[in-house]
Amino acid sequence: MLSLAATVPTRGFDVELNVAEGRTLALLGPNGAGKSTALGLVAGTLRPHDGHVTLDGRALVRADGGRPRAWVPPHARQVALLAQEALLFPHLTVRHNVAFGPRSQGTGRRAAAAAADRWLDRVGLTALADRRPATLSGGQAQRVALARALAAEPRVLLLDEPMAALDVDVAPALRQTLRHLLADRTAVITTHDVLDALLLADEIAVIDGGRVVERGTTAQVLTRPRSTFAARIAGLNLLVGSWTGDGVRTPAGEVAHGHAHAEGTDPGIAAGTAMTAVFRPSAVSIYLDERHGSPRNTFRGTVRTLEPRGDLVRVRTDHLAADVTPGAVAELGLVPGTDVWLSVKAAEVDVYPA
Ligand SMILES: Nc1ncnc2c1ncn2[C@@H]1O[C@H](COP(=O)(O)OP(=O)(O)OP(=O)(O)O)[C@@H](O)[C@H]1O
Repeated sequence: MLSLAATVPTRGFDVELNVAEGRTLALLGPNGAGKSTALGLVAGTLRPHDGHVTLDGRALVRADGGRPRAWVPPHARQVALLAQEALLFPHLTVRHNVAFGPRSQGTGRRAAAAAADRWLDRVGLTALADRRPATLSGGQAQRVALARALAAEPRVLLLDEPMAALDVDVAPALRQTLRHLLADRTAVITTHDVLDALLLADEIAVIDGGRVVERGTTAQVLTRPRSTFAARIAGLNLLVGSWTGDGVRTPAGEVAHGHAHAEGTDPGIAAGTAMTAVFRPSAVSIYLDERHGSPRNTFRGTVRTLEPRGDLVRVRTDHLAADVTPGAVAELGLVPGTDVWLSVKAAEVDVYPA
C-alpha cells in the first residue's frame, strides 16, 4: 500500500491518497491542479511541509511543520518515475540505457544486461538494442525509458503524462504496452486523457486546486462524474442542484427531469437532497426556439465553441455540450454567439446523489 497524506503550503497542496498493492491510480485534473506535485512527493524530488509518504508502512518521508522526521533519498525508494520526455543518456546504446536501471540498484553488469534484454523484449524493442537514442522516434525512446524504469524492479511506478509528448498515432500502441505492464503493478499515472484513465487505471482521483475533489473506481468516476472536471473529460453533461421529486433544480433555476438512482437500499430521496443530473452530449438536441411538452428538458444557452468530433460536431454552451451533425449546424446557422435551446429527454437523464 502506497500512502500519501501531505501538505505543501507554497503550492496550495493538501492531499491524501492511498493506492493498494497492484492497483493503478489515475490522477486527473486541470493544469496546475497539483498532479505533478503529488508524484514529486512520492518520488522524492519534493519534500512535504507536513505529513508523510509511506510504502507498506515504511516512511519514505515524514515531516512535521517543515521539520524533517524521516527521509529516504529518491534512489533508495524503489519508486520509478517515467516523465513526459524519455531523458535517455545520449552516449549510451539502448541496451546500456536500460541496464542503467538495475545497475543503479547495485545489480552486477552481466545480470543488468540480461535484465535489459528481457525488458527490451517486453516493450518490443529487441531489434533496437544497439542503437543510440538520437536514432529513435519519440515513441521508441519512451519505450526505452519505460524498460529502464521497470528493469530496476521498482515497487511503485509513477507515470507523468507518459503519452503527452507523443504523436497521436504512436500513443495507442504505447498505451497498449502500458496496459499489459501496469496490470497487477502498483502505479500512479497523471493524465489529461480519459482514454488513459479508462484503459490503464483501476481508480481515479480528480485533483483541483491542490485538493482531491473526487475519488472512486474508474467506472464510477467516468460514468457518474461529480466534479465538473471529471464530467468534462468523460464528455458528459452535469447539472448539480437539489432534488425536486422528479428532477434536479440548479441554483440558476434550471430543472433537469430524470431517473434517480439512490445509493444503498433506501429508495426514497427527500426533496432538497443534493443531486447531480448526468446526460450525454449525443442525447442533446439543439433548437433556435423553445420546444414545449414532456418528457423534454430544455435549457437556454449561447453557443461558445464548435469542435469536430468524429463525424459530428460538439457544440458547447457555457455549461452544456451537444453532439449534432454538421448538417444541423449549417441548417441552424450555429456560430459562437448564437442563442439556442438545448433539449434532452428525461429518459436520457440519470440522477445521482451529489
Ligand atoms: N517548481 C515549482 N515551484 C513553485 N511552485 C510550483 C512549482 N511547480 C508547480 N508549482 C505550483 O504548484 C501548483 C501545482 O502544480 P503541479 O505542477 O503539481 O500541477 P499539475 O496538476 O501537475 O499541472 P499540469 O497538468 O499543468 O502539469 C501550481 O499552483 C503551480 O503553479
